Amino acid sequence: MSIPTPHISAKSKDEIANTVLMPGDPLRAKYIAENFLDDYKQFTNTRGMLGFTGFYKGKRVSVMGSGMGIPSSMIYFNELYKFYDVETIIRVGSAGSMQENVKLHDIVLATSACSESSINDNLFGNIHFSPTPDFDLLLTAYNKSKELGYITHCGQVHSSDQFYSNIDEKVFKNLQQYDVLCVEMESYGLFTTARKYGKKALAIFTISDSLVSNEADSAENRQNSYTQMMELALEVAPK
Ligand SMILES: O=P(O)(O)O[C@H]1O[C@H](CO)[C@@H](O)[C@H]1O
Ligand SMILES: O=c1cc[nH]c(=O)[nH]1
Repeated sequence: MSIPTPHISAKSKDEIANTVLMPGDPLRAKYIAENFLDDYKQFTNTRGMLGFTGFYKGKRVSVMGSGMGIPSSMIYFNELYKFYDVETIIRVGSAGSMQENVKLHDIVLATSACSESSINDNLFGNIHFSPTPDFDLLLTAYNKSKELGYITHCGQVHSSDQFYSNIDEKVFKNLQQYDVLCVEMESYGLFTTARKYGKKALAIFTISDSLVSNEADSAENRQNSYTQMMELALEVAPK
């Protein structure tokens, strides 16, 4: 395969920075470019999955949507790492809290992801691989988030295959008891893909829903308001 790839229209590797921030929502990517980056240029809009490269405090960084769910997002993770030589992907996502103490708009840093996804079944036989982010990047993000004064939780996240999940009540209670912090839909695929290519990944979340209190943020807020998470990702993005 050569570039441009089937799903990213950048004609040269140079159009994309070494680190790419990736929300599921391409319009959140556009919001980040418009509000945080200087001199940004759009490098792709294939299938409406917008991607931009610009400068944050002089540091070159890209931001691009990943779409929702492991199958969609893994197309972009694979193409960015493998064909565009991207070194680091930082997911900047929304997530649904599964714990009483993880409140709306809190920051969560994933230390690992569990999933019902079968993407790794043929890779590891009967061993249940636990995909994890880059530890140095995680530690840097944790320290930075604390320094910025953000309410920050670190722990395992559930990368669900379904937003409208029919999860069994007992399974949900077990996940809660074993301290899974929140549910989202892509990190299991991101961490796995990063390890495949020997690259770096991190996932930062803003809590947009609570499965405990049944709160849910508006679509407008999910697209345009999770600025603590955006700033944190940009601050720790490697050059
Ligand atoms: O806000 P984003 O990054 O899209 O993340 C979460 O939101 C989407 C569902 O609404 C899924 O992609 C889930 O992982
Ligand atoms: O996957 C997700 C994302 C946000 N909120 C949820 O409840 N689930």
